Amino acid sequence: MTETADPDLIIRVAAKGDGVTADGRHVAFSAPLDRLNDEGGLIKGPHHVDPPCQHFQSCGGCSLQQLDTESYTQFLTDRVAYALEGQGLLAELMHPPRISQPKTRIRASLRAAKLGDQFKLGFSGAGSHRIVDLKQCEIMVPEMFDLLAPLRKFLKNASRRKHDMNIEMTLVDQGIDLLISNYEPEGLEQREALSDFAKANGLARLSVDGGYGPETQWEPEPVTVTLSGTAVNFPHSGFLQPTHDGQKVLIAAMLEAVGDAKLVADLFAGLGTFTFALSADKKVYAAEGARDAIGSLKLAANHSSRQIFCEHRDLFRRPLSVEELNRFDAVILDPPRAGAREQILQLAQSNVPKICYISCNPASFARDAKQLCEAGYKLEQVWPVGQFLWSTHVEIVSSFTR
Ligand SMILES: C[S@@+](CC[C@H](N)C(=O)[O-])C[C@H]1O[C@@H](n2cnc3c(N)ncnc32)[C@H](O)[C@@H]1O
Repeated sequence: MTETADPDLIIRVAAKGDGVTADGRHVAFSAPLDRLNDEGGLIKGPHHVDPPCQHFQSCGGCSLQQLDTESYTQFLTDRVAYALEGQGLLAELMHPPRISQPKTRIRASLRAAKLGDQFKLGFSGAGSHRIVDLKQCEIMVPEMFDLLAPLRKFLKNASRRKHDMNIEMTLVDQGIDLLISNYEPEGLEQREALSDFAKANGLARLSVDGGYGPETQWEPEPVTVTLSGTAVNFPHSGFLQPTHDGQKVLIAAMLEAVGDAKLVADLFAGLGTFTFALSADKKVYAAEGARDAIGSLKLAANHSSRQIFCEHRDLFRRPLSVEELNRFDAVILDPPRAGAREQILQLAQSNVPKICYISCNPASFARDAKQLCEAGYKLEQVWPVGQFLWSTHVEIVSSFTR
């Protein structure tokens, strides 16, 4: 984007998604090279496109649909580069971001509630607790969106509750896995109605959680997700990468970072997205803090002929020690948003030759990367990945060597 002295010109998009004028004013829903007129109105520039969704600006699901591909790509690059710069770091090679296509998101968390005569089902509103009753969605896979109309009708009749229900939808091997929380069917009739709804809509599984944990109401065959050819049992609320195309990009970058390492640790392994993507000639140690996830990974590993050793381990409280780490040729870690401060302190003192750090938070990633670089690791490559299209979120795959 061209720098200019014009104070009213939007010159960049800040981390939280607002456009910023040359003189530092923040303008929501603007694009680079838009301009403010004398009344403070927005004159659209060449990077401002018509948002494809009717709920744009009211729905909290996407906030950057006004950006064209060039400026959204630049925004994701800047998110990662500025976070690294803030810690005094520069990657040897920063790849251009790979961005998921519309209508490819395979998991979504929605809310539903009865408000007077109305029943609403959708995402939370932008910056509010309001529910946006979704009539259109440009990010979910069509199978998931198509379920919203029958689900709305069903819940409207089934629920007498005033407060919100939370709906988790995930596309698994058998179809859609649906979990309705804050909802408890009353009596046999309502339970039968749930099963009838699940059957009529071809659901893979339907579960409810009235406050005591998920209770499966319908699951004609065990629900699985296939990760690099291995079917893994999918626990309620299990973690999955949000798009198949994004997952492929993350895996390709991870494989490049790990290279020919023979003994590999996969930390924060979840259900094994990266474990099962590693070639069968490698020995893999997978550690994960969620008991049901590591249980599924272990079962699937046992059924395969792979050399995979699994451990249920809290890596914040009990990170792998330097001695444990030094056995590995490469370490993959993919922690939650908070990052992996405790594990990084141990890695920084280790002599593991290759580290592949996958992150969903540029700030905690840059903080942890600084620790590694100060201890002598070199930040070789960074691959930004935009799996949450039109949002401010960006994922990062990175490779460090020593
Ligand atoms: C971003 S997910 C990555 C999962 C997996 N690598 C994947 O791509 O599907 C982060 C994982 O860290 C796990 N986790 C969170 N806190 C943890 C902790 N203290 N110790 C170990 N694992 C933890 C979560 O359960 C989750 O599976």
